[in-house]
Amino acid sequence: MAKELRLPFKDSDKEIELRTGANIPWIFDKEGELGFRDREQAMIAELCGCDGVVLATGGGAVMRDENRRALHAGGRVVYLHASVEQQVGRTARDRNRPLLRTANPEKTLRDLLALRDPLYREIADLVVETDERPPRMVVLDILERLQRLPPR
Ligand SMILES: Nc1ncnc2c1ncn2[C@@H]1O[C@H](COP(=O)(O)OP(=O)(O)OP(=O)(O)O)[C@@H](O)[C@H]1O
Ligand SMILES: O=C(O)C1=C[C@@H](O)[C@@H](O)[C@H](O)C1
Repeated sequence: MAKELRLPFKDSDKEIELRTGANIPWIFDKEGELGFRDREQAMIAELCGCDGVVLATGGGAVMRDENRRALHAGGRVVYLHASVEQQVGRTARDRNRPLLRTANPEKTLRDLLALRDPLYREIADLVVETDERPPRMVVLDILERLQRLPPR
């Protein structure tokens, strides 16, 4: 998306890691999820204040009202939907997701999606299906649909 739009790309997880000099599992270990969420909220507030960037947030950012408000006010919001089945496949070999270190990651993903899906939809200007669609196709779909959105 960012390449197509010739805009800088920021990922809030990566920015938190750069700023703290620690990776996300380490932050969860030392400060707990609450510590990570506070860092995430501060980073999202900062990044939402930037003009002309494509921002990817961590999947849990939407749980805080302050983040939802900052994202909605900061620009267009695109919800990249993926089914639980796809999420299981995409995260299976990812060791960097502390919330998925559970006995049943599929159930965890299902429970998280049930909580989060309505919140993603609450702030999304666009909901885009990503199951069985390569990133390139998802990007073209988003670009086309962004152009057709009425001004806010
Ligand atoms: N449309 C897609 N089709 C197939 N695989 C995909 C697609 N989009 C992303 N993936 C893969 O899914 C995995 C997770 O994607 P990514 O790291 O971008 O997640 P994320 O959106 O940053 O997650 P989070 O929001 O929780 O940080 C990666 O291996 C990525 O290549
Ligand atoms: O879904 C989540 O809650 C998370 C997703 C990742 O992007 C990281 O922000 C962190 O692992 C938490």
